[in-house]
Amino acid sequence: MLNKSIMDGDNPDLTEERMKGAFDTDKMAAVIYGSEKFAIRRREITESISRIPQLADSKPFSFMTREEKISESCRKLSVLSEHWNQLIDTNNEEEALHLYREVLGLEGHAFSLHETMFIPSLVAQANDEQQEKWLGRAKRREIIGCYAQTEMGHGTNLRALETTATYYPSTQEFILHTPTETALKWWPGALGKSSNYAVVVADLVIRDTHYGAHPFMVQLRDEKTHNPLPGITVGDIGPKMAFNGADNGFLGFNQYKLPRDHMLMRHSRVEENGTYTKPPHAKIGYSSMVKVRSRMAMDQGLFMVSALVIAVRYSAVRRQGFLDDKSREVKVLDYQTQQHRLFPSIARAYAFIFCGFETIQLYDQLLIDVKNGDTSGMSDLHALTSGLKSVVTHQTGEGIEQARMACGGHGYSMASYISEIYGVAIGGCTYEGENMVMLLQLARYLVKSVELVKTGKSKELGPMMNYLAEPDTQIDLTSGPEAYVKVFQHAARRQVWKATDKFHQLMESGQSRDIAWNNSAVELTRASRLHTRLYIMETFIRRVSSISDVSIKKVLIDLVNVHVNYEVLDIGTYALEHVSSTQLDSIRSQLYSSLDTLRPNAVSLIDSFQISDMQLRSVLGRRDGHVYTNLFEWAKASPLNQTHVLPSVNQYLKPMMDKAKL
Ligand SMILES: CCCCCCCC/C=C\CCCCCCCCCCCC(=O)SCCNC(=O)CCNC(=O)[C@H](O)C(C)(C)COP(=O)(O)OP(=O)(O)OC[C@H]1O[C@@H](n2cnc3c(N)ncnc32)[C@H](O)[C@@H]1OP(=O)(O)O
Ligand SMILES: Cc1cc2nc3c(=O)[nH]c(=O)nc-3n(C[C@H](O)[C@H](O)[C@H](O)COP(=O)(O)OP(=O)(O)OC[C@H]3O[C@@H](n4cnc5c(N)ncnc54)[C@H](O)[C@@H]3O)c2cc1C
Repeated sequence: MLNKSIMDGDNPDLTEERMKGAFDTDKMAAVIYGSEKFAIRRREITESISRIPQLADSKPFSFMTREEKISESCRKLSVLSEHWNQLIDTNNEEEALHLYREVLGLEGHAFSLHETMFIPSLVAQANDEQQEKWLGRAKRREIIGCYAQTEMGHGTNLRALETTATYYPSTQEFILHTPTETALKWWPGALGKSSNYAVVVADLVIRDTHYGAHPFMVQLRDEKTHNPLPGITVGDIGPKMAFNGADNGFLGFNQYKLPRDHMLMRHSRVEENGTYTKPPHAKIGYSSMVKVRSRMAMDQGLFMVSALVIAVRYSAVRRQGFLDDKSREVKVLDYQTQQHRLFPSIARAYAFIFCGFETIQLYDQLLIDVKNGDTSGMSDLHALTSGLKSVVTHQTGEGIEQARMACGGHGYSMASYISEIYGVAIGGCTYEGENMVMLLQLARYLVKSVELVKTGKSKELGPMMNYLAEPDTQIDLTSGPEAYVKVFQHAARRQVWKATDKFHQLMESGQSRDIAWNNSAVELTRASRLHTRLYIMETFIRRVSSISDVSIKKVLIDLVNVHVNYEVLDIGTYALEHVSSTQLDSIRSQLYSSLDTLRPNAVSLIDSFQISDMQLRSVLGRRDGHVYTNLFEWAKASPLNQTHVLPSVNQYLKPMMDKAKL
């Protein structure tokens, strides 16, 4: 059996799809998750979780109020705490994240920021003594932490953060203070009600000199009573578009005293007498953000996959309309429009995850390098992850929304759960740096790269930038996926040079650097997107080329073909400067035939991600495909259906109707 999801009693339409799969889904899972070992561990963890009934949702999540969701996730966390060591290797971040995803889903919880930013901040920013003091406690979850940087008035522009940490040599203390309402910390996940500690980012002030954003370890609540400590105002910022299982919070300080050794001092220091030592790289304090951004291609890829698992499985059991055979309605997955809606997103999801593995490894290596005093890789990774974060979040949002529409009316129901996935995923367009702003960060790097080429210093170009120095060449589209890479290289190079030239010309015409930059910004963001999409395509092709298993490689090449054809058509206006409209027509035909080729493997491709029903929380996406019976059961579970007549009917509608009858 190649598709390992086949089970007796499943919807026969799904079983039929799984029988068609031409590759082993366990082997594909090993490729997706980077190793057979981790793919097996994922399955083992999922299996072990299923044997602990208290870890299941106590009722359908979509019917819970916000308070119930928060309480439910805390209940599960307390159950988890009894099983942690049996379930996972607690030193393995990927195992921990898998466990969190499986048990707690994606709506957020008390530890949302603890693993993703609080601990990473301590790892990257705290010195050895500080790690000794706090890291173990944090890892053992004796304390709960979050990352409090954004303020009500400033998130993007970190240099304008208003919260101050003023050092007084006489007492060897910092005084943390929130000078205005707009200086309230606003947004940090799990800050409002759950965390008792936070890494707080504040403007360091010593003897009236402002040294800018620095991280501090701050206790917010009493460890015994969980009450806020004197001088601290903290609470929840209220319901959000999604992610409502998390208590994103506000935080204010009223002359709050903090011992000197609570500034995280691995890279910059304040001595007892107030002498300041600056870090080896000005932006080293931003590393927790780079860490999360380096994860985002992977995490967003998985959000998109969740929506696609739902939409593809449902499309295989949903029958509506006819093709040739008029005796039986077709699976909607057979419509070309449905395939065009879903398959390019499957390809992107695979591509994002492959990129994600690369950037996570790059961050881990950078962390080691920085600890050894080498900060030279920081700019490259900052530029790469800034662009990648922006492109993947935007395309993931598009892909999830298409997946929702691909499910018709039922896609709009919370029974599909796609709207929640969408709401959580598109938060990523904003958090960790608003997308436009981060595209402009990459653009700075691209402009500098063109300047290097222009001044004959191409040898100094960073990784992935050499193509900017190469001349345009003839493109032979019959030479395989590499030809499509060439199209992207041509398009990206042209746009990067065009945007840079515009910026330079505006400065030469007398505009200041900042104004010229702003007046070139749309062109610059376009350059960043093309450059990033080129990187994604190259990584995808490189990863697939490295695979040795024949059946896996074959289907992934089919997926690459969908990807490259779709991507080139998607940048048609840029591509037309390098390929003819006749060539674009032929790419279009190739795309349609590549959709056809992929069709028999569609269900197996998404099954290979091995995302459990528990995590999916979707009636439409159930592994067994029994959608309709369960849709009815789900609706019956609605709190509105627990009584025949609602109190509001008796209170308002009935008297109103009765009055109308008089
Ligand atoms: C996401 C993880 C999820 C984990 C999944 C777990 C699975 C569980 C499943 C489901 C759970 C649900 C998932 C949801 C999880 C939600 C988590 C939410 C987490 C969100 C946390 C936050 O948002 S924290 C706050 C983030 N804030 C920002 O990102 C702010 C953005 N702004 C900035 O970063 C900076 O202000 C700026 C970079 C835009 C500008 O900085 P600055 O003004 O100081 O610099 P300049 O623009 O002048 O540039 C000068 C120079 O510096 C270079 N530079 C800037 N930054 C860096 C850097 N980091 N590294 C290296 N170099 C840098 C810049 O390029 C310039 O260089 P030049 O050479 O001069 O050009
Ligand atoms: C779900 C979620 C979770 C979050 N979790 C945390 C957390 O745990 N900790 C934390 O500290 N923060 C957190 N945040 C806050 C988040 O990091 C910020 O909201 C984000 O960095 C964007 O900043 P902003 O809100 O100031 O947006 P703004 O900068 O105000 O953006 C508004 C608009 O202005 C534009 N803009 C701003 N500056 C520029 C510029 N220089 N050039 C061009 N355009 C510009 C933007 O592109 C955007 O269109 C979270 C946010 C969300 C939504």
